[in-house]
Order: sequence, then C-alpha cells, then structure tokens
Amino acid sequence: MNKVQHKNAIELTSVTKSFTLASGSFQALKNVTLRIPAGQLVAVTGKSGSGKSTLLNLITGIDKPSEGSVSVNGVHIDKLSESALASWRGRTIGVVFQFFQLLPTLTILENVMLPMDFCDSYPKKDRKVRALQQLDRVGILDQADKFPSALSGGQQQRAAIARALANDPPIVVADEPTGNLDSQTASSIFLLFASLAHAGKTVIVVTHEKEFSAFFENTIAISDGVITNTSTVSA
Ligand SMILES: Nc1ncnc2c1ncn2[C@@H]1O[C@H](COP(=O)(O)OP(=O)(O)OP(=O)(O)O)[C@@H](O)[C@H]1O
Repeated sequence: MNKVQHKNAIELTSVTKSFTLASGSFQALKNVTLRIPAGQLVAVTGKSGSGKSTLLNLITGIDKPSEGSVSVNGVHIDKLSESALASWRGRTIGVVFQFFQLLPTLTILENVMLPMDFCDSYPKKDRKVRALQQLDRVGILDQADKFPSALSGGQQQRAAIARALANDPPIVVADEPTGNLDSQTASSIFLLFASLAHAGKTVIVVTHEKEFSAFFENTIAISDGVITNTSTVSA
C-alpha cells in the first residue's frame, strides 16, 4: 500500500463544478484553487447551499469537476476510472457522517472490520485485532461486542471514526460529524480529530459550529461557491 504523504494532501486547481438544472447551468463551485497541507485539521464552513458538500464530494472523488483538476495525496483523481477510484477511495479516505451510518445488524467490531473486508487491505487473520486497536484508539474498546443501538450518540460517532480509520487512510473527511451531538460530546469528538491530525492524518471537517473554531489549524470559508477566507489557499 502506498503510504507516502505528500506535502499538500489536497490540491484543487481552477476547479468549477456545474450542475445542469431545468433553468440552465448552475455553478456550485466557481474557479476554486486550494491547497491543504498534509497533517492539518481543517474546517470547511459556510451557509447552507454555499458548496461545502460539493467540495467534499470532489475531494473524495464522489463527483468530478466540470473544469480544473483535483489531486489528493499526489493522485489526480479526476483522471481515474470508476473502479480505480473506488479502490483508491477505500484506502485513502476515511469518511465520517453526521448520522454515523453504522450498520444496525452488525456489532461495533464487525462495523469497524467492514472497510478491511471491502478493500482486502489487511490479511483476514489480522482484521479483528486491527479493528480492536481502532476502537481502543477512539476510547470505546469496551463497546466492541454491542450493537450500534446500545451506544450513545457520541459512542456511535467514535465507532464511525474507528471504522473510517480501519484502512489507515492518510485523509479523513467528516460532514457535520457533531451536528447530532451535544456540545460537550462534540468537543470530545473534535479533540479526537485533533489527535488524528497530530498523528499525521489530514482531517477535513464541514461544520456549522463556530464555537469550535479553536480546534482547527485552518478554516476554509465558502460563500456562493467561492472561497472567501483561508490561509491554506495559494494560487
Ligand atoms: N446534484 C445536484 N444538482 C443540482 N444542484 C446541486 C446538486 N448538488 C448540489 N447542488 C446545488 O449546489 C449548491 C451547493 O450545494 P452543497 O450541497 O454543496 O451545499 P452545502 O454548503 O453543503 O449545504 P448544506 O450546509 O445545506 O449541506 C446548492 O445550491 C445546491 O442546491
């Protein structure tokens, strides 16, 4: 597995993302150029509809840019085929969602083992130990054999973060990961993200919650598809 960390984990160059609507073409992102250095904890902020999820979808390769290029950890992902992209994504990017999206019929341990099963990233005999290590890392090793419904919201999000870490991706993206959690639990989740960045992962978090800005080394503010404020931008 290629574990080389590039200086810039994310590079968007002159990226425009257009959607075709009945009323014509709509630009959700407009000529965005952006560099995110490896190992940073970065917030993406902006009003509803400003383009935050569109940006994440381009970084994870779920969407392709209409114009411009997207390079993630040194790979020009807009040039990958769909099958190469799926395999690349599973190994390179861990994704965390607002509503956790754990599979309810699997235990927490089984949920965390899933990405390794999907990507065949580690030998079968090693997957359980590796999943337990991730649960330990996020502080819920004692919840391994429970089903998601038996866990608190904060514990479920920790489990989802453990699952995102299963394949040891260099990049973690999270779309409003604390939107469904109380403020104290949210703080503990942001601390966990900070520890991941400290350990060298690039962590990109979409959040509406301004009170947590101190956790982030950089903030990318988006307004109407344009980046209005960030110290990570360079032309
Ligand atoms: N598949 C699509 N087809 C058409 N328009 C889209 C599509 N996806 C997003 N858009 C539009 O692009 C703009 C940006 O959407 P996006 O989901 O990126 O915003 P957001 O900042 O993530 O919003 P929210 O905080 O509400 O999730 C919006 O006007 C949205 O309606």
